[in-house]
Amino acid sequence: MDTHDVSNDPTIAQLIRKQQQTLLDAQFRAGQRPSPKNDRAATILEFQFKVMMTNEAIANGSYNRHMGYSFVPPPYPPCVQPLCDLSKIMIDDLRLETHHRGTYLILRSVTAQSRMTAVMSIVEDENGDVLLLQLYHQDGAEGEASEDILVEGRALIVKEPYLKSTANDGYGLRVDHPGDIIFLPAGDPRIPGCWKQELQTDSAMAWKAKGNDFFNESKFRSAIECYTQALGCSPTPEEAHTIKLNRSLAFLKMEQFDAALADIESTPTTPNPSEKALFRKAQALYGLRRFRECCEVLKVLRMEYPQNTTAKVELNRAIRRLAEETTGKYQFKGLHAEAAKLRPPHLDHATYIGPVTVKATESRGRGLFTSQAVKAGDLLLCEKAFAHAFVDEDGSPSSDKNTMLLDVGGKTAVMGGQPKLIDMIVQKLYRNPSLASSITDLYHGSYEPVDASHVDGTPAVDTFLVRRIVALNCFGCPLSSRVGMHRKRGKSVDGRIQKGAENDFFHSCGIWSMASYINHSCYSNARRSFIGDMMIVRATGDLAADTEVTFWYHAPDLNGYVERQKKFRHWGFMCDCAICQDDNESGESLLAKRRSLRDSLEKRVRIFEQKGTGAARVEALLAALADTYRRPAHEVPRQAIWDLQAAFARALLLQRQPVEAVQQLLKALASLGYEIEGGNLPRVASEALVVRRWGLMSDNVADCWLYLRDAYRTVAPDLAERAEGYARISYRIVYGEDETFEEFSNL
Ligand SMILES: C[S@@+](CC[C@H](N)C(=O)[O-])C[C@H]1O[C@@H](n2cnc3c(N)ncnc32)[C@H](O)[C@@H]1O
Repeated sequence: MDTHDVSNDPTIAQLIRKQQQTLLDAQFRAGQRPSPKNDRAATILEFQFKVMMTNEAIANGSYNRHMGYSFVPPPYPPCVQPLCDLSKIMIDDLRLETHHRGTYLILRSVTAQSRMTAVMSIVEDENGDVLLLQLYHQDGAEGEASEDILVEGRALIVKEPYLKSTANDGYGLRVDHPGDIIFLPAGDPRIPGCWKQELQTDSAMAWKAKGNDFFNESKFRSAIECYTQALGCSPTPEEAHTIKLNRSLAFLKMEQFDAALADIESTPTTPNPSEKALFRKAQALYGLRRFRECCEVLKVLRMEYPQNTTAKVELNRAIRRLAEETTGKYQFKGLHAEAAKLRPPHLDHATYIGPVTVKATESRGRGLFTSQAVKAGDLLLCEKAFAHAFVDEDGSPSSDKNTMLLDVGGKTAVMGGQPKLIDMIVQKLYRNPSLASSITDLYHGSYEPVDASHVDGTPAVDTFLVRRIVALNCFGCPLSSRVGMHRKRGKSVDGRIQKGAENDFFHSCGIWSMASYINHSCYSNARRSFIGDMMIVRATGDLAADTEVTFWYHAPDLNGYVERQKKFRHWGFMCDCAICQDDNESGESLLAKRRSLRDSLEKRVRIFEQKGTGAARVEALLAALADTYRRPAHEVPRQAIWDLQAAFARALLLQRQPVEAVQQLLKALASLGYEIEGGNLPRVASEALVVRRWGLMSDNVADCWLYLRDAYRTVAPDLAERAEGYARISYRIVYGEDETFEEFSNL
């Protein structure tokens, strides 16, 4: 939704075909014994040169992990067998394009790592045979790349290894699922004898000290390993308590909130939980967004340790989150300020789920429904992204804006942050299995996930399931919808009303779990907007209880039925809303006539704007255009007319014809399906201006209401305030909030 989809670009389509051929060619090699191009020494040397080049790129700022293309290989499931049921093989047993099911390899890294789309190094087995190892989806959080994963000398197990052809007739082990790899800490009994090193660190406290050193260098993975080693060296209960507390802090740094919580909850609490334990528990609960429990823990901490001033700050913060979660009340100006300042714009706010619930629909799977009647502008959701990949739109050539995720099987290509988003989600699920269902329950088409949540004590995260879920549920998003609006305005030549402004796409993207249950309709009854990584969904009209909430995946355009349906092919449905049905029934010749009349009208409106002449011709063309619609506007909004009526009205207003402007503006809103009472002139004193029925909420409806306000100010001043009130509601719907409405209305 609103992502930069380049699948239909002819060059990309050619690239997809080329890659399909490469995959087919590779299939012919399936089962063949690989023939190494180089001997061991040359393989290592060649790779070390690559590492050097990457380091240089990092140093000169041109480095981007996902630079260029990220190809999605054909999906394969993660290993769901415990290690004890697998049999050991050697590199020499591997065959090309083969998943070696039921087996595992023990390897050791013999080079430093290179970090591109995958984390890579050259690994050896006990026979000294070497091979390229590529680990995908290893980085979860921004800036985490500071710690190497495949350090030289590191031993690991690859479960059910998959030997894949690479470019230039090469090959390497490809690991897509994080659970398919087991890193072996020094001293692990599974490490072959010939690789065993003399361990200087053998007491619990020595391991703990080593862990602390790593922690102080921000090497949190290594610190966790050392603390784990320490716990295996029979520490005293007091020592174990301290080690677990230290490990919980390292887990917090790695955003492994489940593990941090488990460590704290397994430490003795007698006579009372320690100050640190309470504080870390609260941090873990906050990270898991369990704000109510977090508040409870912080209250205990405040009571037991009243001198802890940080706890007071943290409690207030958690209380604010809880209030947002339960009331849906946000300081939106504050959210804007955070989004402007933070990079990435990941805001510290809670999710509010309003009066909506997920239910089965008749024919579109599950959908989101109102659980009570709501009014136009009411908040349905204000949701924090589960994961959000920010791409700076004004960024450097190495920005993620220039990266592409190419799914050869699905024949799709998307530019922007999706490769990063997939990594973030895979790692977040791997590190916090308690959060899994909020992603894995989302729509994933016909993809069949494995039936296992954990193997060998680690979560079985299926990367290909995550990819599929991202493909079908991901939203492209601006830094904020309001910033997007200012950008468009800056470029606008026609003042407020512009055409086609709704067809934007974005390179930043994210997953919002609850919003993902909303189905598409071109004639939708809700709109989404963004501030940083918060998505705001509001009703665009008054909705009865138990109404299915819909918004558009692609804003409806004037390109006709067939072209529009092509945009939904990716999600595997055809839209059957009133707009689509009518376009389909109208037929291409009527739609072509409509487009041609619209072109003529556009020119005439422009002449009228510039010279103030030809109003009658504009009116005649408007009438002819209206004749191309067969159903009333409240059933099928007249998108081809409304914006030009509004532009005409604006020109009338500028030419001091407010009465005519009012007429045209009311007609423009009626064209979108609005039913408005009490707005006509001459004014009937007892009638109030009321919207009886809301129409399609196009981007510029708030502008239309503001023109109406301006026109009323001279001819019916008592209506101006109501018109501005409707402008405010429309603004709130389109931009998510109305705290910044004054800036907009005075533009
Ligand atoms: C983001 S999910 C929406 C929630 C989904 N219906 C579910 O069951 O979880 C997108 C999928 O919903 C279905 N869908 C969305 N809008 C639809 C529509 N207007 N008509 C039919 N199916 C639709 C399609 O299967 C689409 O791939």
